[in-house]
Amino acid sequence: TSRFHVVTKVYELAQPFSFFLTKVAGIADKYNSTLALDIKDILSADMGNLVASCQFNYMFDIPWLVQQYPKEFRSKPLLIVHGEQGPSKTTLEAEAIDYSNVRFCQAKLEMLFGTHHTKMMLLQYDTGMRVVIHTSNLIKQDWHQKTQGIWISPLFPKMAKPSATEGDSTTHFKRNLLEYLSAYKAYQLKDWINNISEHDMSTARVVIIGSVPGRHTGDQMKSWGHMKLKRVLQQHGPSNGVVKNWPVIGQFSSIGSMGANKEAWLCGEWLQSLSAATGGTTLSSVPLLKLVFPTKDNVRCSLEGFPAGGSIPYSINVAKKQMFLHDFFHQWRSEGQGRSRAMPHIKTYLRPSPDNQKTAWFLVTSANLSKAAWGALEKKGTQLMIRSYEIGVLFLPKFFGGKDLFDVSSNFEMLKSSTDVFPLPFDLPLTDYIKGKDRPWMWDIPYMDLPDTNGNIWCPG
Ligand SMILES: O=C(O)c1cnc2c(C(=O)O)cccc2c1O
Repeated sequence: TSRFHVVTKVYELAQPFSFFLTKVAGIADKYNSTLALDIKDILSADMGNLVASCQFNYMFDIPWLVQQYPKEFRSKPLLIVHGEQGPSKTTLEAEAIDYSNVRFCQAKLEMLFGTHHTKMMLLQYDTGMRVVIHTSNLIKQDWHQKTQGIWISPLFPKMAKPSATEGDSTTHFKRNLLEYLSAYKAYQLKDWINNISEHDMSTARVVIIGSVPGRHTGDQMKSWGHMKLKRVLQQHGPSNGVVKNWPVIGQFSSIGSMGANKEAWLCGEWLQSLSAATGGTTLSSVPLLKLVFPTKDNVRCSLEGFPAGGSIPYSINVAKKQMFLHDFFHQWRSEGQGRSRAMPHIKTYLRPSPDNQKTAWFLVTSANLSKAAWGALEKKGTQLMIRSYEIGVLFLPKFFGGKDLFDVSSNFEMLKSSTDVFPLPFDLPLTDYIKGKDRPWMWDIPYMDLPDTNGNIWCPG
């Protein structure tokens, strides 16, 4: 067992945040070293001697997934938590016909247009368990040439006696994880819920920000979505005096319908939560909002070419109703991490300093820019309506050595040499869209004027 202790140490040494990007095929090796992981690294025996696992996700290729486990783990119990219904559920279950160790749990989706976006691994070893929260579907292409994010927990040891309240961290990680899993009300998750209560998760330093479908009222309203993030930032975030002139950055790979103007939800509701701080926010200063979303040419010139856009499902029918949104957009650029051509499927949100050297917090999550994911207030702000399952982890300086701010950089050389600089997935300052030239990527219109990396054009439909 000394072997994986060493490896665990290496991961934790790489950086205290345990925040990694996925390896990208076709870029220089140096960009795929200690700060990047492949799914095989996560499932490796170096991380622990697997006994059972549970995979929450949106898209699955079961035969491919089983192959990503070391062969000695491929017949261990594997529970798949998905949101498929009817025929697509039957198809998914048929994929596992040859794997008697694979079981399924269908997450209930009672809100129209809701999806099961959550991407999480529960990994039970003989000596404890790990939780992995990430942004990749369980299909080969999501781990090949995209920019994706991964948080890996420390190894959580088993406790002498089970307890749902003991063995928690200052960030209430265990309680929040149990609340999230209980919200499924799924009998197939009972054993995993019991399992988690048997583990000591006091070393977890991130805060869980989850979404579950429903119309949440009372205390529940602040347990999910943007209202959870708001409450956490008000309690444990930066002081308003420090951040009041700092921008909020949102970076995502899909966009929902925002309504008629920015006041409807984006700035009137969502930004109010993301700009929350301790010491109350002065109403007058609506903070600067900057959004990162790939241009058509970012996609065209990417490693995958136009097909990368198959995972960036922004529809022209949604885009044309919200041209106001595109004024906030900036290009995808990640020169420091060698990933300018690895299109983002990662979703991240942060509050960087104007000089781009610091951030007050950082969130990596499955949640795109949509009301379905983050929630929309209803009934004069007395209930939060959420359609989808989402989960993410929030990094707050307070829980990483009691600091006020994180130093940040996307520069690989800088990150390699210093352990407590937060590794950004993209470059700051952001890169504007070129006026009169750049358009946001939209996946359901043709592009036939210029060839992509592979010499192809794009003709959807
Ligand atoms: O990772 C995800 O949760 C996710 C969800 N949805 C889609 C869609 C769609 O919803 O049509 C199209 C293409 C890719 C994705 C995707 O990657």
